[in-house]
Amino acid sequence: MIETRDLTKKYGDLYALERLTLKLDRGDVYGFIGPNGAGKTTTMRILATLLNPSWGEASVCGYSIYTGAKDIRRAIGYMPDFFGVYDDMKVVEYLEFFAAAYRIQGQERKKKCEQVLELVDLGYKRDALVTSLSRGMTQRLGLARVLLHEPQVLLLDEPASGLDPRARIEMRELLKELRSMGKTILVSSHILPELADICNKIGIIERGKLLFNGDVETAINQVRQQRVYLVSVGEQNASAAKKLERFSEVDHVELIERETQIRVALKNDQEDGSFLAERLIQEGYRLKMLKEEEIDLEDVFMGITKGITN
Ligand SMILES: Nc1ncnc2c1ncn2[C@@H]1O[C@H](COP(=O)(O)OP(=O)(O)OP(=O)(O)O)[C@@H](O)[C@H]1O
Repeated sequence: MIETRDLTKKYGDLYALERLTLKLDRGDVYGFIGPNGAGKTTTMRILATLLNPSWGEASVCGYSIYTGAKDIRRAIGYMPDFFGVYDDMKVVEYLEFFAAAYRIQGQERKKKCEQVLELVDLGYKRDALVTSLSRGMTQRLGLARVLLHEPQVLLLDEPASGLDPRARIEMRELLKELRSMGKTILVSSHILPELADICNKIGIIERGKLLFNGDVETAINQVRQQRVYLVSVGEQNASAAKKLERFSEVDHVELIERETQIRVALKNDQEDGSFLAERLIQEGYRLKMLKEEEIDLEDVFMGITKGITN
């Protein structure tokens, strides 16, 4: 559905995008993650045929960005990170205006506008002025606008930026709904946790270069050098911690949460900590808890990027 090869954009000496190669199949939801200035908007604008690359290949829905711009524009819905809304226009008029631009006529136009309004949960605001909407509502209206012509592919540039926590959750739910409709979605964000549970693939980009391309699980494993487990044997945690320190597979041990848990980091070559249960029981302890410590997705992001922006 979307394919790029060695896609590059230079501004003078600066590589806004350097040899980007990625592929999205039908139904993929690809999280494009990177700090400010990483090249996300540049990529989206090239794919939307609004910006020419310096070199490299890209195609959307089988059409080349060089020869099939018209077809691409018909096939995609592109929501930029910033878009203007017009003064003195009601929500429904705003959508009708764009529906007309997409040449959706007569009754079909009315029907389509109502449909997308319902989808983004703005039906109750249909007669409100667009300028009176909150940021979250404006973003949802922006999304409604790019859904009018029923595109198969959506390019969404930071749809949740500037939203409060509730509006972020609403936006995430909306993206899940679009995913279940089978849309192919490229969605950017500078926050990994925000996208982790809705995307089946992610790309981490920094200074124009794709540093990681794969699924969330693989990203976590790439960053996690050590497996860490949380263990409890109740009252006897202190003595168990001392025993654990002597296991050859264990790198280091720490008593945490006022000694109610033991944090056990395994040596780098150890993939699985389930042996801890068996061994502690053999040592005569009654095991109350054993679980792998969850890795913070922010840490994954920080681990893959170096925190340098252009
Ligand atoms: N028209 C331009 N002229 C010169 N440099 C530009 C131009 N447009 C973008 N850049 C530079 O290209 C780099 C990538 O910018 P881009 O907007 O793609 O980043 P981004 O990942 O979308 O960041 P943000 O999250 O801030 O939108 C930045 O260093 C930016 O300053």
